[in-house]
Amino acid sequence: MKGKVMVLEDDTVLAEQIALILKNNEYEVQLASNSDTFFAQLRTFKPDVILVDVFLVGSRLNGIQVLKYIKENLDFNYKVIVISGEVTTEQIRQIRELGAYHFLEKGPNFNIEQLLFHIDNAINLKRQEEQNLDLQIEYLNLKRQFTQAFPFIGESATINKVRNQLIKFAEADEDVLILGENGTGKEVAANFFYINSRRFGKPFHTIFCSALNESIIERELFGQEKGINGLSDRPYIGLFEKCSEGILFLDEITNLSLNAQAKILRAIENKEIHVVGGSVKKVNTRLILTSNTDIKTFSDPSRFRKDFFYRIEGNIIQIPPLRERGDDIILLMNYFINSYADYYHQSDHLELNSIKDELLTYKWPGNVRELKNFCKYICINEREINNQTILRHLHNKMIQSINETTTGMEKYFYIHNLKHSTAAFERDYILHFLKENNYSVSKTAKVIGLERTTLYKKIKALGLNNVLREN
Ligand SMILES: Nc1ncnc2c1ncn2[C@@H]1O[C@H](COP(=O)(O)OP(=O)(O)OP(=O)(O)O)[C@@H](O)[C@H]1O
Repeated sequence: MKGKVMVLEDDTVLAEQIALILKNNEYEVQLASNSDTFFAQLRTFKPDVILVDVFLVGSRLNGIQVLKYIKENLDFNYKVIVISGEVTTEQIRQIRELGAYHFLEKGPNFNIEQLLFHIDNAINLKRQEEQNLDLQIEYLNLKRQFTQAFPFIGESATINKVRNQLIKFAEADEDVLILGENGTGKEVAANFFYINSRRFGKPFHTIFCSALNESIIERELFGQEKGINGLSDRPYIGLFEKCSEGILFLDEITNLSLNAQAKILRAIENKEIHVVGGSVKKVNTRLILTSNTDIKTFSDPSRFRKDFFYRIEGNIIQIPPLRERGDDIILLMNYFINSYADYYHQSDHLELNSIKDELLTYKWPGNVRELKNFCKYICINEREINNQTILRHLHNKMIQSINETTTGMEKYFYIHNLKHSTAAFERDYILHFLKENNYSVSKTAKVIGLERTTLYKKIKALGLNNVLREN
């Protein structure tokens, strides 16, 4: 069956003739002689094409009114072909404006071949439109899934600027270099670039440059013909070819040797690769490069090729560290805690704004990754999450980090909060005497003049239970 055709025609003899020819040409046909029976059958029959006469004797609506109703009220993709003998120029204009697929005159020039030709084309067009719509829906679903899997949280001015730059370069189909400290979200940014590029849906591969040593680099990037170096009876497809039309993400580009950088530069400049042991192939591969080093590294010719840098220097995106993103810390924390809390247990509604200053006192050297792991740790270790529990863990984190870098009284001055600073001192003090007394709570309590239960409560509040458990 080629498709379904519904015929609205008051001349029943003509209608039967058309139906016979259509059936002989493998169409399924439904006839109606007036608008009421037509609409009564339309929804169940679901035609691909509707043939409609303009003048319909004994019908409530004429053909043009039927066409108007279909276009204005029904969202199904019907293709309407209007056939009529006596129409005015004004009616033809109306038929066109109402979006009929075609108008055919019944006059002496009317022939059935012509009708079949237009029905065939209308059905092909409809199928194509449906296919395109399916592809569009599939594409949008993929985009939604990808965006959910790699959320890019943040509304601060600096992050919005990064987002705009990424969109601009992605839309312009440019190679980019993304710089930022560890854990700032360079991979998140790379995924955002991909989602917003016209290459979305095409291959996207990530390679950690430190994993590419000199002996395998050419094969991995550019591929190898079969039988070369006594290897394999099949050609090896390199990443540049795999990602042709798509994106190759080279993570930590400065870990590549200058020699390897030269080969990559050649590949993007000439848009071709030299497969090991053989042919030259054309490729159209977009590159996202990242590095956690300072921009200065790129002007050091012993780390990065100058010619490569000149090629990319206009397309550098700097991801700011978390400590420079202001309120984003609240958005990120809410997001992480909610997603982990969903996973482990229910949490109360968090009002993180009231502890924002304290959250920002800590510098988060590990950036978003550190914040994410911090949230996960709290969600795993706390039954109930509220600002107090968060502050307690933050506080321990601050003390730990200060202990790692500072000695003497000075370290307490880093905490600009008397309560926290006192707690830091208490923690060090209790730890010192616990150690001296072999981690016995009773002995330590005696030595420092506290009730055993009071000391126990303090140990818990200061998050020192782990120390007891481990010793
Ligand atoms: N803006 C953000 N929104 C949501 N999650 C983020 C964001 N930025 C980073 N993350 C999360 O933080 C973690 C670290 O991010 P990512 O791996 O992108 O950082 P990176 O800069 O590439 O790190 P590295 O330098 O170590 O390679 C990931 O789990 C990521 O999902």
